Amino acid sequence: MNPNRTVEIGAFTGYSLLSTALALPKDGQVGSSTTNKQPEFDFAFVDADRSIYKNYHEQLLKLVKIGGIVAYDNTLWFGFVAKKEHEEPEHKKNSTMDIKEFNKQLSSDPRVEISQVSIGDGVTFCRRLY
Ligand SMILES: C[S@@+](CC[C@H](N)C(=O)[O-])C[C@H]1O[C@@H](n2cnc3c(N)ncnc32)[C@H](O)[C@@H]1O
Repeated sequence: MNPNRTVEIGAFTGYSLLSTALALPKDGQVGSSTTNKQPEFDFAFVDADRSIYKNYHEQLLKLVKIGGIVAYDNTLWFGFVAKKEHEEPEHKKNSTMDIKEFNKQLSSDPRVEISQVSIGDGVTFCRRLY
């Protein structure tokens, strides 16, 4: 996809931000949610507040160009999205519900083509179609 302009929501240590930056061309630009005011991006990586992933999604579909990618981290949520309710610890339950709901929303969103990859804690790539 040859990304040039990217943004990350939830940069924290900058580890994943740096990984993205290393994949950019020399004139590429990368920013975090707090630093970047560019109007259009080729790629966005979201690793922040899971309870509002749906809000990030709506905003990023306006900011990422058609054909661009939005990647969401933690969409398998330690595998709890596929487990029975009694199998998960109490402190994970709210996030499990949030992620399950978000995954359902993405799977029926006609504006994106999605691919969920089972690396790490699960990453879902969404390509904006229109
Ligand atoms: C799991 S960490 C991200 C780790 C990061 N990808 C890295 O490589 O270090 C989540 C980050 O999201 C931030 N965060 C939480 N809620 C947020 C929000 N509503 N808006 C923006 N960032 C948020 C947290 O402060 C934290 O820095």
